[in-house]
Amino acid sequence: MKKIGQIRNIGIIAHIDAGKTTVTERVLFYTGRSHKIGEVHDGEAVMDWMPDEQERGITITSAVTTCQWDKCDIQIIDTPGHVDFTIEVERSLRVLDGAVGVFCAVGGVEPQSETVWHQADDYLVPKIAFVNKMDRVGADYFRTIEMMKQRLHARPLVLQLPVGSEDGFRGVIDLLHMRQMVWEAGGPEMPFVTGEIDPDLLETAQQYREKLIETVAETDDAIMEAYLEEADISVEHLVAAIRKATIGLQLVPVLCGSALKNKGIQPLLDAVVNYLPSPLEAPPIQGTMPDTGEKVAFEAKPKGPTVALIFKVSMIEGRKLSYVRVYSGSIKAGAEIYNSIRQKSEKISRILKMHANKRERLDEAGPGAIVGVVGLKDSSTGETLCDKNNPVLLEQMKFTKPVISISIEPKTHDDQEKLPQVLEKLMAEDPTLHVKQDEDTGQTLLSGMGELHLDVIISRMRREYKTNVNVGKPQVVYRETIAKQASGHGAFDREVAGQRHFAEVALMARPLSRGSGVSFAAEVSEELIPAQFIPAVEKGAREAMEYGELMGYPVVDIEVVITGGAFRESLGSSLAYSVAASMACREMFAAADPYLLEPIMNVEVYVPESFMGEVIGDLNSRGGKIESIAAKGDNQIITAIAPLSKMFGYTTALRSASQGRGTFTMKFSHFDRM
Ligand SMILES: Nc1nc2c(ncn2[C@@H]2O[C@H](COP(=O)(O)OP(=O)(O)OP(=O)(O)O)[C@@H](O)[C@H]2O)c(=O)[nH]1
Repeated sequence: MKKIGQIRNIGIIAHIDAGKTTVTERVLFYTGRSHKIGEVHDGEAVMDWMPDEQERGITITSAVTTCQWDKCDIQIIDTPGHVDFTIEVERSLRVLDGAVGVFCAVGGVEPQSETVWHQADDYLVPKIAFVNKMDRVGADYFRTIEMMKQRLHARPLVLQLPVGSEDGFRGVIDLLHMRQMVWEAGGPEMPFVTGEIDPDLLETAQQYREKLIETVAETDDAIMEAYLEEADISVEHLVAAIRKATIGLQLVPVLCGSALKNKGIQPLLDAVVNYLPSPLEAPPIQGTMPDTGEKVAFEAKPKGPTVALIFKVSMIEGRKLSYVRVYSGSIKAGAEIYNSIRQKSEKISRILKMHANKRERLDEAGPGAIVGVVGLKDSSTGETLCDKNNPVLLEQMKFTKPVISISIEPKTHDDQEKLPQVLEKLMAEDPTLHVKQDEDTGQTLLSGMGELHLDVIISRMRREYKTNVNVGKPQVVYRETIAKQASGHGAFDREVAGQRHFAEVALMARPLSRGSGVSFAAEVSEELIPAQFIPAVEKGAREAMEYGELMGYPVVDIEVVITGGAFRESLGSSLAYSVAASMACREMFAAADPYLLEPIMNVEVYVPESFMGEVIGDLNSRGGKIESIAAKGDNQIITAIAPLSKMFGYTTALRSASQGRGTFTMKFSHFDRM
């Protein structure tokens, strides 16, 4: 096993098309793992190995890949840039210790990288930035750095200056060592030459080095002292201080290059090793003891108790592969491991170190390792693995509820037979995919995070599972809520399996403000409903709330209070209280003036000035409200909110309204009355 201090678990976060896949490809090349560079536009990149990803040229799943650089194991967790797949981003952020933000030097900080960057901030992930595509017309390094300050509220630390620009971009000035690195034109195997800084760039380089030291000094007393005394500060000392400030979330080191032209990748790898934390420097993982509820923190200790998290499940060739991050202790092939959520032990049959689509078998994996595990039959995403005699629960992952659904119908009898199993497998991999039978039509409804998300699911059914379905139009998943306070009553008195069950429940509902969800309170005496049955009442009511009376959508923004009921000795049961509560819920809901809520989306459109009028007109006709318009380079950014129901097919509409020049992002904002 690698020493823990020599592991770097990183994610690459970027806007679609910023060049994440190309950067990763080059990283794999220079670290010696792949000897042929697959270009994304040829559809053969090593990381994007699902057929769908190759066809669409986007990265969907977060494959983990290990490579070596400067005695370190760098484990790259690939994170997608598209907002429909935020679940993939969230789960990657849970397990990585540091991130590389890749920006396009022309587009700068685009809205999606902003979203993911802020998500990474929430998880306290230290970051470095790589300004890519310096070879493109319109590339502007300093504008991108300015945008990092404004849009990301980051404190960039400029470590490099570009040498040459656009077509003439040749390399970088390394401000720490005050040297110039120039890559020869040609393939990735072409060497780079380190030498003196061009005389005409020297003065600027000196100014930027001064700024660099000033910025680092503000985070480090010893450097500040040396700086004020105008003493020499060694490069090692600076590197150590930058490392500390980066890990402490004070600074974001910035580098630049052109992945496509094979320039700037080696210094980026050095920066990953030098400035991003090892698992030892990452904050200790927090867990809860299931018995006592006591909070505990675990450090990355090989001999400590075993604590690991399953952050992703993939079905590969029909077999279940669980991606696991080990935080403390170790997991061993052939040994049992305890799942503290399911309260059962499972056997690990194999541990695999992953390289995109190749694997290497390991006997054991210790703190900081991110590996594939074969053999866990029942465990799934978000669950904790630990020692049976030392159980612990790590924080559960939060999955967003779906806002869009489609109906599907198997095409042939054969497809019909396969469908339930296929759906089960897809759901095992993807907790944001929901499947439900429409009681009225008998159709199967798939719901998810957006049109693209469901498109990908359908095409995976076809390709990977050879199952074909007819697909209905996308539908909005609404919510239901109530306008006024109301009460309801339910009684259950029946014989079930030779045993009489009795319960009565009275409930009251009050409307809550938007975004509150469902909350519960019990204001009932022990004589009317004994405390032991309160959980059954809550369960029955919560189940009833999943299907509102209006159109069967989940009920939200409501407080349910248990106000009364009845109990008969020896006849009361959880079953009876659940059913009575569900009946009471229906009566109460019908009396409370229910109405529908629809999902409202945040939309950001990037479009050249000349198409603004048309794009705004189109947004208005979709019920969109324009919130702001701002100029960015040659583009305008239009920010709007609009109901999801009117935004279907917007990709095509925007393309025709902007002659293909516009791009947009859309994410869920809130629910509002229809
Ligand atoms: N000119 C230029 N083009 C680049 C550079 N890096 C990447 N590209 C191109 O930009 C496009 C997008 O690159 P990708 O690597 O697929 O971007 P990505 O961020 O992985 O995109 P997703 O997988 O969709 O998230 C491709 O056509 C690349 O060839 C670069 O340094 N310079």
